[in-house]
Amino acid sequence: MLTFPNAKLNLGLYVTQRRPDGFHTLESVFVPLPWTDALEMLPAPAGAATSLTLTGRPIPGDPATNLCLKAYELLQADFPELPPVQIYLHKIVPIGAGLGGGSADAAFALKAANDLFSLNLPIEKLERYARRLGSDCAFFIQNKPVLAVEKGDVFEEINLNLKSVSCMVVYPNLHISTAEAYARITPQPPKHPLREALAQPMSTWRDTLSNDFETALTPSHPVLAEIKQKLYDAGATYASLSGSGSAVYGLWENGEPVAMTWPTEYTVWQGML
Ligand SMILES: C[C@@](CO)(OP(=O)(O)O)[C@H](O)COP(=O)(O)OP(=O)(O)OC[C@H]1O[C@@H](n2ccc(N)nc2=O)[C@H](O)[C@@H]1O
Ligand SMILES: Nc1ncnc2c1ncn2[C@@H]1O[C@H](COP(=O)(O)OP(=O)(O)O)[C@@H](O)[C@H]1O
Repeated sequence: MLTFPNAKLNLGLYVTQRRPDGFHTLESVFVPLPWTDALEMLPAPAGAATSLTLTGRPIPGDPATNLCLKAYELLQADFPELPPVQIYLHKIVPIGAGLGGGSADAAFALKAANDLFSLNLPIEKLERYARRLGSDCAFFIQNKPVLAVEKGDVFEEINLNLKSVSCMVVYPNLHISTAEAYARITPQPPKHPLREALAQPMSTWRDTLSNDFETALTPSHPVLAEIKQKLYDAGATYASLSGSGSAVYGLWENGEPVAMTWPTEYTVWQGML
C-alpha cells in the first residue's frame, strides 16, 4: 500500500485561549497542500518484526518514536490480530515547518493500515485515533479545507474556492518547535472573524487575516518578515507564515510568481493548491 501524505497550510490562525491541560484553543482554516512524502506499508515477511525504513530528509529524534510507528502501534493495541508490517517513509516535507508533515504521516499510516487489513474503520473512528497522535493529525483523515477549532482537532465545514490559486512555500531551514511557539503566545480573541474574512476577495486578506504565531515569532526571526515581503514584492495576493512556522507561503489568485532566487539552504515548493 503506497500513499503520499501531503502537507497543510493555515489560512489565518488565532490562538484564543490557554486550556487547563496546557494546550490551547485555536481558530484556523486548514487547507491541504499537495507537497508530499511517500509512505509505503506492507505485511512483514513471515517471522519478521515490524520495521521502519527512513530515507530522504533526516527526522530528528529516535526512529522508534516516529509517528508512523506510533500510529500502527495504536491500532495494534485495539486489534491484536494486526500482523507486523514493513513501513517505508521517504521524507520530503520539511519538519518543524508548520506544514503538519509528521501529523500527515501518522494519519496516512492509520488509513493505510485500515485499507491494507480491511479494518473497515469509519472516518470518525480514524479521526479519534488520529487525535491521540497529534492535535492537527485528525485533519489529514478527510484532508479537505475546514475551519479547525478547539485544539485544532474539531472541524467545521467551510466553502472556499481555491481553484487556480498558485502557491509558493519557502522554508528557510529554521526548525521551530510547535510547543515553544505556543509558549510565546498570549491568547486573545480573533481580530477579524475568520469566516467573514475568508468570504471576501483574496485581495482583502492582507488586511484582515493574520497568524498569531507570525506576530509572536517575527521579532526573534526577522527572516520570516523578509520572506513574506519578497513574496508580496513578487506579486503575491496574500502571504503568511503557516502554522507555527517556519514555512512562509504566498498565494497568487491570478497567474504565477515571477522567477525568484532564494538562498541555497532554503527549500522551496511551487504549484497549484
Ligand atoms: C500549530 C499547529 C496549527 O495548525 O500546527 P503546526 O505548526 O505544528 O503545523 C497545530 O496546532 C499543532 O498541532 P500538532 O503539531 O499536532 O501539535 P501536538 O503534537 O498535538 O502538540 C505539540 C505541542 O504544541 C502545543 N499545543 C499544540 C496544539 C494546541 N492546540 N495547543 C498547544 O498548546 C503543546 O505544547 C503540545 O505539547
Ligand atoms: N514522520 C514524521 N515526520 C516528521 N516529524 C516527525 C515524524 N515522526 C515524528 N516526528 C517528530 O515531530 C516533530 C515535528 O513536529 P512539529 O514541530 O509539530 O512539526 P510541524 O510544525 O512541521 O507540524 C519533529 O521534531 C519530529 O521529531
